Amino acid sequence: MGRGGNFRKGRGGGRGGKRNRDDNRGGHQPYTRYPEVVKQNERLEGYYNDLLQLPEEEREQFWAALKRELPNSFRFCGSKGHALAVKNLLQTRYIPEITRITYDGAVVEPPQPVPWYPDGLAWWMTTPKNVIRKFPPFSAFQKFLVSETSVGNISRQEVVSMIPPLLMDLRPGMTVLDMCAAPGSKAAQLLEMIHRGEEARIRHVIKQFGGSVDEIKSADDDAARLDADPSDDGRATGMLIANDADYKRSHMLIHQLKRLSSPNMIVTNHDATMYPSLRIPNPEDPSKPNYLKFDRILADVPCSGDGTLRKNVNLWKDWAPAAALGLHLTQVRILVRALQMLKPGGRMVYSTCSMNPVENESVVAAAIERCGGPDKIEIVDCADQLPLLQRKPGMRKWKIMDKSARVWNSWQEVEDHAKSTEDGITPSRLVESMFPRPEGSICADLPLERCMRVYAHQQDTGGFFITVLQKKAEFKAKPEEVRPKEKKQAPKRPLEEAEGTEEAKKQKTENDEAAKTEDVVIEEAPVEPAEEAKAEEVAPVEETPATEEPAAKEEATETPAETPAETPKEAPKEGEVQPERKQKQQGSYEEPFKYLPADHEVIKNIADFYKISPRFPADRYMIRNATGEPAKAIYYTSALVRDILVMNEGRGVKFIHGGVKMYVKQDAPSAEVCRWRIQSEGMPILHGYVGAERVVVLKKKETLKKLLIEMFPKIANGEWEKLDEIGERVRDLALGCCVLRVEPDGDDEEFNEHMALPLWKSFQSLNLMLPKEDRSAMLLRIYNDTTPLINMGIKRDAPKEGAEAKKEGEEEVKAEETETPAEAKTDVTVEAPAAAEEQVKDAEGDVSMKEETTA
Ligand SMILES: C[S@@+](CC[C@H](N)C(=O)[O-])C[C@H]1O[C@@H](n2cnc3c(N)ncnc32)[C@H](O)[C@@H]1O
Repeated sequence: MGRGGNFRKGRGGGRGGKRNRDDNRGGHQPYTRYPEVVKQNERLEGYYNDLLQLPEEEREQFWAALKRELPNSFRFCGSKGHALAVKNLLQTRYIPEITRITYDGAVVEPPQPVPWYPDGLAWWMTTPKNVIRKFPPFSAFQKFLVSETSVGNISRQEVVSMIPPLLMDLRPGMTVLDMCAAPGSKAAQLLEMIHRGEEARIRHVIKQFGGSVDEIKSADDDAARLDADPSDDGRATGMLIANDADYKRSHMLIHQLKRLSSPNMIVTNHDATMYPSLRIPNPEDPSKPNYLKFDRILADVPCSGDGTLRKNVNLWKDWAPAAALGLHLTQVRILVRALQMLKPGGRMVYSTCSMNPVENESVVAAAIERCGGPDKIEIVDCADQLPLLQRKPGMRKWKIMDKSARVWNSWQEVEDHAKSTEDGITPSRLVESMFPRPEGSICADLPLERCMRVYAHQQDTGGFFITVLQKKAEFKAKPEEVRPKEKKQAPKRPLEEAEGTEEAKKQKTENDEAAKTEDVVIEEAPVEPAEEAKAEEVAPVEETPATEEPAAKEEATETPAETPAETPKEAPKEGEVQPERKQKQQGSYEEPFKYLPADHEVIKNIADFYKISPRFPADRYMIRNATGEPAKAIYYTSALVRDILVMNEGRGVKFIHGGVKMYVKQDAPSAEVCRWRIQSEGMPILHGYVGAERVVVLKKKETLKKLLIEMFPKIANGEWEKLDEIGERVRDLALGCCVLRVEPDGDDEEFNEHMALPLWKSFQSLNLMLPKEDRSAMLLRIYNDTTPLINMGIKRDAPKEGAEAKKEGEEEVKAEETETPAEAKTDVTVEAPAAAEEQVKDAEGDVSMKEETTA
């Protein structure tokens, strides 16, 4: 079972607890400084003691856990086989090393698998992060963590945050929406699930049609069977739309998700309460679009975040009841909108990192009520899911603490109080939907105990709330209840505001059409919350600076109560998008997504050069510029992503990311050489379809090592012989980009990963077109080697081949920046141009041989 009591007893106090913080730290003091925050808050403690009614001993454990620092946790990600291979390294290489370390007079406890996470792919450890970072004996482990995180094989994610995706029963082929997705740790889990088994399926199909790839045995047997997602030759057909209302945070999301190189993903930037309906093709009548409904939705909503007290220690001083009260209405609106967009039979998860029922059970009950009650929406019983996850049932009765810390038992009590006052006004911020449903209402007997509450003391985690909902049938959502005072302030509906404009007229016609043709019933417009509530919806707790670069090296930060999106106005009707507003944030201009015709000259030229099989779809190539002509990069998307980007163009939908960069333009040494080289992100998708003429197969571990360490190894003047098994093949290969297909010969169990990497052949040398961090991560992972990379192009070329090296340097890869400014910021810089540049400089005599380090 979990790490709760046992290990801590054994260790006499455990990590991060009071003992660790206050005890004499001997020689290691510099590694363990903690901010002095007084971990007390009378109202917080009073409210939860009263609400949870835990037995005394458990109550003490509850508060003690909330006062301790949280364990570090991480998850192995990517395809399951790959994730298991990286996990294996942790177990065989690093854990034995860690168990030899002593710290603070005790043997360090090594990372342990999270007991309830499938396949042992999530881990946690009690050693504080700053000790791992700075205490020298941990350095190899720290390098492993950093390097695998930077290339996307490890995700530093809080343990409780891993729960929601696991309860979604997500299968390949499904369409999924993550409504409040930034910084993206859960979205990454969802995307991995969409791609489960894909690589094995594709290889199987290619093999059937006589392709030259080796089949692989997938760890994911069910998903790897072709019938798991058969309709596109085994390619994943599902889709994730990851959305966040905050523009800057949505770029964190892009950064996080881009590492998964998925053509099946779109990032949008909308207020989830008004998420637009998206058009999709209607095979029966192409002139009338259908509207997308999702198989799965995650609403991991903004919340007051008191479940994160262990991580966000300032909450101890900042906690106030108004934060949760101020978010209730937004949360209900997000959940109602989610349920509207779900397919009948579809499933969704509502989650928060708050323990407050006003953000949890009351939101679930209020949304179900607005959506027609338990006949339409079922709370799914998950008792048999994740059996090793300890949890408490959701509450059926609860009390609400108002802004002034007065606690109310029922709405009736609030109304009675209002009647007894002179002005008859209810205490600010309280609304009926916050309270348990009264006897006789359709939701009075909702099985709210099926909601799941996870408390810090149960398995040494953060606090979390999760509910799984299933939509049983379409419904017409009831309008939000409006108090008379607010009715007067109800804003004009967005379409009225824009009335008279061409766009508004067009949209109105379209909405009317959509309403006629769709059997989906449309929600009435909710109204704005009271002005006062709006003002106070702003988070009372510190927010992570939105400009901060996210999760590549550090755990992605989930901030509680992030800046609420623009105040919700109205959920859109089917077919409706809010009238396009001027983008508020600077730099938020997005380049359009334009698809290239399959018979475009560039696409034909690429297909011809790489001898791409006609089985690979040529009608999903996209570029990001208004001219519609490929200039720098060509992206690839799945068919559904293409349909959505194309059919919703010009409708004001804020798409901000989609597609995997597949080809990048560069200068080429001769007219016969294709100017579009394959980008490493695109390789896993494309390589199986590339003709044997442009493939080099590598089987030996040592040959790959040479290519990883040496940048620009020479091949001219007989030096190709030094490239062992691939020497002759590269000697005979025509110039330009090709696929290096790594198909291990099976002699070495540590070298069994199949890969496809872009390789560039020029007159003089060869080069793997990989970012430096990828090279270094592979060297560490496969060879446990931290040898600095060596640029072979520098020293040896300089004296005798100056002019030629300069030319080659110019011809070598000039990696393009991505086309959108936002992407350019986070994109991995391909290492070759720098090397090429150095070649040039070296040839001119202004730099000497320089070794790159892997630090
Ligand atoms: C709890 S965080 C989500 C964490 C995320 N699911 C993850 O796993 O990394 C809530 C997110 O909701 C976003 N948000 C706040 N109000 C929103 C709204 N009205 N619509 C959509 N997103 C919103 C915030 O910007 C924040 O990124």
